[in-house]
Amino acid sequence: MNLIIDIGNTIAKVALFDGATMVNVIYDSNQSLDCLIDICDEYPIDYGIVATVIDLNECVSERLSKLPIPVLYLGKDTLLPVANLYETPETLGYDRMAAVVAANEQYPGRDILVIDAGTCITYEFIDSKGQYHGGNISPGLQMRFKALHQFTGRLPLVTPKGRKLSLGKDTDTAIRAGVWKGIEYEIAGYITAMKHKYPELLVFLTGGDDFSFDTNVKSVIFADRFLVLKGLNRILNYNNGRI
Ligand SMILES: Nc1ncnc2c1ncn2[C@@H]1O[C@H](COP(=O)(O)OP(=O)(O)O)[C@@H](O)[C@H]1O
Ligand SMILES: CC(C)(COP(=O)(O)O)[C@@H](O)C(=O)NCCC(=O)O
Ligand SMILES: [K+]
Repeated sequence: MNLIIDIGNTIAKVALFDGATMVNVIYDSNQSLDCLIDICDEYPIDYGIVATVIDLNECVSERLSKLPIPVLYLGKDTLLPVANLYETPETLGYDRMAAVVAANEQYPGRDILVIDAGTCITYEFIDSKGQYHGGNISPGLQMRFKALHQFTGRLPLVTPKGRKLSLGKDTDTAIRAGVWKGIEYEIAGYITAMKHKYPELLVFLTGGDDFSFDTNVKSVIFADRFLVLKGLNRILNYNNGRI
């Protein structure tokens, strides 16, 4: 079995794969990764892979180093099943690469836009030849609410859940609508612009924040919460024997 560890800015995701099948997923603190303590006693794990977008603290580093299996740390020197055209592979967040690797596995030979809505929202493009071109980084859902509160004198910290209007009628609904509509129009805008250039474009939506919009582009979107974990599993299998 493969142990897959995706350490994000908000939360760590730990998954177990038997071949291509995900048999379990655990959401854990990115500051402690407590679930690693017993995981190798619970599952017959052969190999592991770690992708992180944060610097690991001592506790997490020690837990990872104690794993009794070979562990691949995903980075610029890792062999990938797709071509990486990012100009600074040493600064790339490899959760971004993992997401396109999974989308490309499901639809090889297609042009694909992957939207990953986590701490940040990232927009990634992989073409029909399996070349990752890079993509864009924008603020995530929670970050937008926090920013409006933190960088103003009078705006409260509003939560995503609550009364949703298309035009705000008070401060709370104005902020909530502003954030939700901003993301909705942003996503719709990317899809429209990219479909212009790549008419056969497929769109994947992943990440912790599920968006269910009533947009006319909804029908072309594949929602897959575990795209990054699946991509990491593919990368680990691709590197088997090289760890
Ligand atoms: N169990 C959960 N724990 C934390 N965040 C969650 C959970 N379920 C959904 N979320 C939402 O998912 C977001 C984190 O998404 P994720 O893609 O895991 O982020 P990252 O990879 O940046 O850590 C949070 O901002 C939150 O809104
Ligand atoms: C863009 C990100 C912050 C997204 O992180 P996430 O929202 O998944 O926690 C992360 O992939 C990152 O730190 N990237 C480094 C910069 C780059 O990819 O070029
Ligand atoms: K993200």
